[in-house]
Order: sequence, then structure tokens, then C-alpha cells
Amino acid sequence: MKLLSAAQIRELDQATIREQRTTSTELMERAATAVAEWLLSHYDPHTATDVLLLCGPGNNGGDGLALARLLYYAGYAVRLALLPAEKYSDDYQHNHHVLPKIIPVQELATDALPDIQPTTLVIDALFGTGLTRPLAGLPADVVRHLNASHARVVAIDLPSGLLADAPQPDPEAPVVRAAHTVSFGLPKLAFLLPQNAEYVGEWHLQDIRLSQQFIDHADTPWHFTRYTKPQPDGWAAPHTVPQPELQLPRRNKFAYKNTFGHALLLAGSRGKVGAAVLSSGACLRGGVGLLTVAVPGCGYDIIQTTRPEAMCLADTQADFISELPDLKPYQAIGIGPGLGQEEASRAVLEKLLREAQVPLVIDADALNLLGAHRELLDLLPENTVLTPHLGEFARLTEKTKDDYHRLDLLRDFAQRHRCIVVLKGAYTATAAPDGQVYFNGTGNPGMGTGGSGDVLTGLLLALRADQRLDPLLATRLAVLAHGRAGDLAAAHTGEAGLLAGDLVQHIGPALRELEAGSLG
Ligand SMILES: NC(=O)C1=CN([C@@H]2O[C@H](COP(=O)(O)OP(=O)(O)OC[C@H]3O[C@@H](n4cnc5c(N)ncnc54)[C@H](O)[C@@H]3O)[C@@H](O)[C@H]2O)[C@@H](O)CC1
Ligand SMILES: [K+]
Repeated sequence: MKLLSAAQIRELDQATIREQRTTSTELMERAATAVAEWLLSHYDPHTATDVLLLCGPGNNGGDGLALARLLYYAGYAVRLALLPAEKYSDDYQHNHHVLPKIIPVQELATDALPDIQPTTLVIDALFGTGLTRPLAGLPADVVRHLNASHARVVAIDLPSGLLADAPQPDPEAPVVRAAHTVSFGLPKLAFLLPQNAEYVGEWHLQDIRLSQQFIDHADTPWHFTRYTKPQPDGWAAPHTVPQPELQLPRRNKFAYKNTFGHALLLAGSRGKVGAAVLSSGACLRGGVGLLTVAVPGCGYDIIQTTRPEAMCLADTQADFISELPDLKPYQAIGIGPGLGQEEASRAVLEKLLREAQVPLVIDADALNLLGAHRELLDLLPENTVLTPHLGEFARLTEKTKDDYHRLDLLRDFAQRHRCIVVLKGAYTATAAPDGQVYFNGTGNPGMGTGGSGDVLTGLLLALRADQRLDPLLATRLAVLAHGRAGDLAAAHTGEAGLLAGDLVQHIGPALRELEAGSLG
């Protein structure tokens, strides 16, 4: 799904009103109803006995007023605290007018801040996408007062004070720290950045039937991919059932090994042969046709024993890789997991970049070598996939000011070097050579464990060797399936107990779920 800017979201609201011949008041009612439904399914009216709605003067505040009415009728004990302003939006005024008179209303002032107890459920409807400047004065006092309480906060659309699509111009200005943010239709770019996690909390999307036509035509570089269960095809389901965004094509009954390619993995050094074991396991589970693993001499017995399905080439050096094998047999080549940074290994990487005629996947120490020898970046073949974590990415580019700056650098890097960059993190961001960026929605914090990246490299290598997939689809599928494997694994092990080896075990089931027409 696309991520739109605050300006595009305003246009989207207007387009929805025009296209559906409805009114902004009705759209606000839909929005408030959607939030009320979310609250009803999360907080019982009998236990949430003190619900305080903080409302600003615009449509976000209007949502809050409409919500107060709906919650009152649903049996919640609600009270309102309103920010005074010179001007209120029309729909704010309408919803103020139709508010049941029995609901207590307080006008906010610096010396009249609301009573907030740890047991109060606070709905933040101060500001949404219409925020134009950092909070100051009374609104800032209200937000500081709220953040100092131990109350649970649910933000409508956006935590107040946060911009939907840009960094905070004033880092000193306060932003509401919400436990949950309930937003409409599409996620906002701000939700996906680590620097905003403390404000956004968990975010949830409620469908309010915003214009799909407008969304389809909207121009944006930002996309979000989440796992959706595929619908069965054939007789069981009509064509009208939406299929997931990303699908792995089913294997043709007459397909043979060549379709799935012969991959070469260069990995491992003394003390880090485990990286080669994990990565090769992931490549095999990723469905590669044939796999050859090149390791230093010390890794030969290990690979032959742990991965009998793979062929193994032993380097003449015992401790690190110093030789590039003949590249002719291979349809895709991966390099980096546990490689080390010996000069001989750097020379192998350089030779590979100069000679390779097939897709490359570059990870870990191979990225560190690129960072230390930036002149090698000019040799990257088009559509090479690089998989840095934040630290490795910083070594390839420059020190970043904030998460937005990092995204700019990411897009710029992918465009300049005509490659695909997978920036690993909570919402792994894949940047394509055309500057489009795809955030991934699968995965969990348990995957922040040694070897998890090696598994992604192996899986990516398998999908890049698959002759049926284009480079970007292969990369996005690998990232989605890697996260999904993590989620399936964590269901058994818990997040803390998750090991990279568990990811390998769950790649098969994750890929099966992503197969076109699969019953999941
Ligand atoms: N437009 C629509 O049709 C819909 C809008 N919706 C809601 O409307 C919100 C956007 O509404 P608005 O565009 O009215 O904007 P907001 O309600 O987010 O804020 C705008 C108001 O805040 C004031 N303001 C902005 N920055 C300020 C600051 N730093 N300090 C003090 N005052 C400030 C503005 O002067 C204006 O009065 C969305 O986030 C969403 O919650 C939903 O009801 C869905 C439909
Ligand atoms: K809000």
C-alpha cells in the first residue's frame, strides 16, 4: 500500500467526498465510528470508567467530539477538554452542536489543565494531519501535562505534535506519547521511523472507504508491504477477491532445477563458519535449484556435514577466502556472511564485481569492505542487492542527522548506483534503482539476533537465482518471507528464545503462504 504525504491526505479526503457524493461531516462520522469500533474491541465500557477526550480546533478535534458522542451512547463515562481557538473548523462546530449536553466539558487554560489519573483513558484529538508548526503555548502545556501523567493514551490519526511526513522542526516542542495510534486507511511515513516509536506506540489502521481511485493515481516514492493471507483462486473464489500485493509464483509441475538456478555463496572465515551454515541453509530452504558454498579450508568439513544438499569448494587458505571460483556455472552469487575483512577477501570481492555477469547479493563484511574502499562502489553491477543494517549503511554513506535524512540517503544511494538496497530494521526499507522505497511489515524484535541477516542473505540469493522473478520482486519477497518466517518461528519460541536457525526452519512454511493461489 502507498504512504501519502499530509498534503496528499487532505486531497484524498476531498476526492473521497467528491467521488462518493458525500459530505465532510459524513466522512468525519465514519472516522469517529471507526475509532469507536476500535475502542469498543479494546476497552470494555465497564472497565474504562474515565475516558477523557482532548480536542483541538480543527477536524482532528471534530473527530474527538463525534467520538465523545458515540462513546457516550456506547456506555462509556466520557468527559471533554477543549482547546480554545479563534477559529474552529465547520465540522468541529457541527459536532460540538450535536454533543449530548450531559457530557462534562472543560475549556482548557494554562491554569485549568484537566485532571488525569493513571486510570484515565485519554483520547488525543488535539491535532492530526493539519499541524503546521511545532506546539507552543497552551497546546504545548496540555501535551506536557498529559505526558507527565501515567495515563494510557490513544491518539486519533496521529499523536499530536508529530508531523505525518517530515521531521520535527523544533526538537524541544512536545509530542503526545501514545500507547496506540488509530489511523485512517493508510499508514503514515512517520509511523515507520524508529525516532517516532515512543510517540506512535502501536499503530492500527481503520478502513473508512477513502477513494481507492485517488490512491491508485497518487504519486509517492513510499510504499508499505504487509503480509496478507492469500485468497484461494480457481472455482473457490471470484476474481473480485483482492489478492495480496506480493506473490511467489507457483512451481510448474514440469519445472526442473535450472528454473530455480545454481547459486554460489562465498561466506565464512575462522570463527564465523556458522554464518555460512545459516546462510546456505536459508538458500536451500528458499528453493534454490543447486547451491555451491565457497568457504575457507577450515569450513569444508562443517559445510559438508551440516549441509549435505550443498556442494562445497574449499579455499587453499585455511582461515579466510582468498580465491574466486570460476563463475560460469552460476545464476546468482552471494558474498559476505562471516567473510572477514582480509585484504585477500577484498581482492576476491573486487574481482567478483569486475567479472560477474549474474545477479549479486552483497552483505555483512563484504559491505564493510565496500565502505572502506568506496572506489569499489563504481563497479557494482546494475540491480545488485545490498543488505546493510544501520551500522553498515552508515559506513557506506555518511553520518545521518535523523531517520528522514537516512531515507534520503537510501534513495539517493540506490538511484546513483542503480542497485537495490535493503536497509534492515524494524520496518526493513528496500530502495529500488528508480527511487521507490518499500517498507516491510512482517517480522518482530526477536529477529534482532546473531545470524538473522545471514539467513536473509541466503534466502535472497535463492530468490535472485530463481529465473522466474525480477530483481525487485525477488528482493521484496525475500524480505517479506524472512519476516514472516520470524513471526511463525516466534509463535513457537517466543521472541527472546528465537534463534537464526529457527528462521531457516520456517522459511518453507513462510514461502508456501506467499505462493499464488495457496490456501495459506
Ligand atoms: N478532512 C476530512 O474530511 C477528514 C479529516 N479527518 C481528521 O481531520 C484531521 C485533519 O484536520 P485539519 O486539517 O482540520 O487539521 P487538524 O485538526 O490536525 O489541525 C488544524 C487546526 O490546528 C491549528 N494548528 C495547526 N498547527 C497548530 C499548532 N502548532 N498550534 C496550534 N494550533 C495549530 C490550525 O490552525 C487548525 O485550526 C485528520 O488528522 C483527521 O483526524 C477525519 O475526520 C477524516 C475526514
Ligand atoms: K491526534
